[in-house]
Amino acid sequence: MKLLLVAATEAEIAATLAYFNLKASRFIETDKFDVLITGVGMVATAFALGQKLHHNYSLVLNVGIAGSFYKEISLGELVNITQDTFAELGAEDDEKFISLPQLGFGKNEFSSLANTKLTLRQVTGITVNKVHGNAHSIEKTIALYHPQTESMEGAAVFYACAELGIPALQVRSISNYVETRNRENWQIALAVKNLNNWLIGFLKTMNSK
Ligand SMILES: O=C(O)c1cccc(C(=O)CC[C@H]2O[C@@H](n3cnc4c(=O)[nH]cnc43)[C@H](O)[C@@H]2O)c1
Repeated sequence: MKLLLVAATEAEIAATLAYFNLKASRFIETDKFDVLITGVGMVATAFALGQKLHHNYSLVLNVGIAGSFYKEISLGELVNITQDTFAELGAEDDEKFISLPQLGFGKNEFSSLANTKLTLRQVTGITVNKVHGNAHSIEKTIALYHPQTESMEGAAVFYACAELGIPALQVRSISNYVETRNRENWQIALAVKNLNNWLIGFLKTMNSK
């Protein structure tokens, strides 16, 4: 039984691929783990997992960078996102928002299902198509979901894994705060470096078992 490592972009895990001498490609197979680069966003992620996820995987590890709603979490800190919500699925009712469950169309939040112990801060996240960058919409989202982090793929990974009953972990490194857009404040290089340092250690430990 193998681990499937899932990332949206090759850039986020390039250092890990280099460490294990793996040539970048959308899907890489090795003895101990496979790697799937999905592309950014929920649709690309769901499509890629629809093609490659199957029951030979005992664990899926989704990694990447993410935004944080909490200034208490430092830029570059790694977090273990244990629950993730499709935040935009629903309907507008003038100024109000009716979520998917409120509409009667089922769940909008999905959990990791994994019992792997990680020594990282555990948080809950939301997954969006449109990265927040407006104070008013950020305020509304906080009031609705009280999220700690935001990504563009996490809930799609948890959803696909829940459909097949496969445990999933989502580890992300905080590259920015969710705030009025200011791209100059983003610390992508630091976040990616810290993510890869952790990921290499995790995969080495797993390989030695
Ligand atoms: O320039 C931008 O506005 C921009 C917005 C989102 C992501 C990027 C990227 O370059 C990386 C893609 C990757 O990043 C994740 N991510 C990072 N921070 C956030 C966020 O605050 N909200 C949502 N997603 C975020 C996301 O999962 C993408 O896969 C550039």
